Amino acid sequence: MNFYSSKTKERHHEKLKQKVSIIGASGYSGSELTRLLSDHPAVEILHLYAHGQAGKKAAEVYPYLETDLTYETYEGDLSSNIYFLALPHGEALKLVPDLLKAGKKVIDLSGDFRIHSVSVHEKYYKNTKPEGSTLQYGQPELFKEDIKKATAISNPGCYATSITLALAPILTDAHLKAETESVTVNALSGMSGAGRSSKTIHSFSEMSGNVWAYKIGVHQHSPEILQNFGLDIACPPFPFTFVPMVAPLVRGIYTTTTVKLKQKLSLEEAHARFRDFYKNEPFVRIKNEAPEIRGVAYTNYCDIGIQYCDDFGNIVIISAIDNLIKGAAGQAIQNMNLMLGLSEETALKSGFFGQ
Ligand SMILES: NC(=O)C1=CN([C@@H]2O[C@H](COP(=O)(O)OP(=O)(O)OC[C@H]3O[C@@H](n4cnc5c(N)ncnc54)[C@H](OP(=O)(O)O)[C@@H]3O)[C@@H](O)[C@H]2O)C=CC1
Ligand SMILES: CC(=O)N[C@@H](CCC(=O)OP(=O)(O)O)C(=O)O
Repeated sequence: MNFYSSKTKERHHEKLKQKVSIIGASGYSGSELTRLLSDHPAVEILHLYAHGQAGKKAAEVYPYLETDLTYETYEGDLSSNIYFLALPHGEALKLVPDLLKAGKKVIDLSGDFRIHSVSVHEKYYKNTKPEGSTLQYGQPELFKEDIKKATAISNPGCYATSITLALAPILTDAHLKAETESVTVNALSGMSGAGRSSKTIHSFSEMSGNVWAYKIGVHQHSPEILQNFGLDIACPPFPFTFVPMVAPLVRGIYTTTTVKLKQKLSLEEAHARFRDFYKNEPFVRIKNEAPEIRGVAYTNYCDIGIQYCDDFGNIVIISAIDNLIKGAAGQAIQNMNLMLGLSEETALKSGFFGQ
């Protein structure tokens, strides 16, 4: 027998929902968090915080958002259970300690809490931070059990996600890691990777028909990627060369990772290894063909294709993600789902644009 009217049930469910706020909600990652969390069955968004755009309605800035909320200035409110931070580097460091002291769950999308070594962080991010300021790193495919137990997460960088997932089936294997002679990565990023406030990168005349490489050898995701495999950028056991490039796409990261091993691995062996490694991962798809940006845009998937193995021990792995979803907001929600004991797929497998 049904003891509850559907209205009472609805109110009961509303009460059980996690109260969530987004700080930095008016940026590209923040707007994707808003869009995806608006459809999340276990979440109610209480506040959207912005900086320059405070005072505007979210749906005026991003007309596709289905929310009546107005962007506010964050002044220390603690009424939510969960805080997502999608702020420029350095800003989360100022807010996270107080949120944690108040017992809040935190998911930070910036680089502030990713790197364990303070000196490495300061070298690559060009800002200072106190010793010990790292949070559980939120790459679900590598650290799922730790994420489930965590109260605060440092969400991975976008390139770092794509490259870490391309390398994991090789570098988490002690034997293959010891056999690795070099890793060389070329990666194209869509322009939204630079954030909404970037001026040059969003100028049509600068970007149209153009591609450029930048931060070669000094990109902040290099130490993050090596750290994911227990390697220190100050003394890597093999050369790691990373060439990021920006391309005239709005969204997407497209990465080719070449691993040179001392031994030869056949294409069949490589495919079997990758398929086995990711067999229980809902958001990594191993493809027979080279992946494409349009296959992952607006989704939380990382598509991976192992395209070439030669007699010299080279393996070419191609991976593609949407930088704003698997590279930012989607992965952050995947982490929240794990922290809350929900299915990690909740709100991430439907409702996407263009699908
Ligand atoms: N874009 C991407 O693909 C990815 C980004 N990230 C990281 O996520 C974070 C957010 O990036 P993204 O969304 O691209 O950035 P955006 O530049 O698009 O947005 C930045 C947000 O922070 C707010 N903001 C800007 N300056 C300040 C300030 N001084 N104090 C408080 N709030 C401020 C902005 O508010 P307003 O607009 O109202 O001024 C906006 O809401 C960054 O740390 C980035 O590195 C991580 C992975 C991928
Ligand atoms: C195109 C572009 O400029 N991309 C940004 C990556 C942004 C990101 O995801 O990484 P962080 O969170 O570490 O900033 C860059 O290369 O710095």
